[in-house]
Amino acid sequence: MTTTSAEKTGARTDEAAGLIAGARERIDALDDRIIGLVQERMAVSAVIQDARIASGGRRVNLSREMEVLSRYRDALGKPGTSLAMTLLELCRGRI
Ligand SMILES: O=C(O)C(=O)C[C@]1(C(=O)O)C=C[C@@H](O)C=C1
Repeated sequence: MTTTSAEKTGARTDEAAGLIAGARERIDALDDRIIGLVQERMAVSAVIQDARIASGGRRVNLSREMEVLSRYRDALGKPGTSLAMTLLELCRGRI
């Protein structure tokens, strides 16, 4: 097995190194899609916030944020809540 494969993947066999390299390509592709979806979410969220502010309302709507947090917690457990909080911060800034 080449030193480079071992260093890059942490694997101890060529078979494992090949599997890891392939799976990492899939993860990179998934991460690209996730980042794209987050950016799309930010744009849609901005449309909502701008409309609410233009109508005289506030940027933040806490009852809706509770629904978003619950959805992520129900699907992903406690770390889902943290993920949703990070998404909300990306979408409406810090409060
Ligand atoms: O759904 C809304 O009313 C939004 O403004 C979108 C959004 C979100 O990104 O999910 C952003 C800010 C609000 O505090 C609540 C939710």
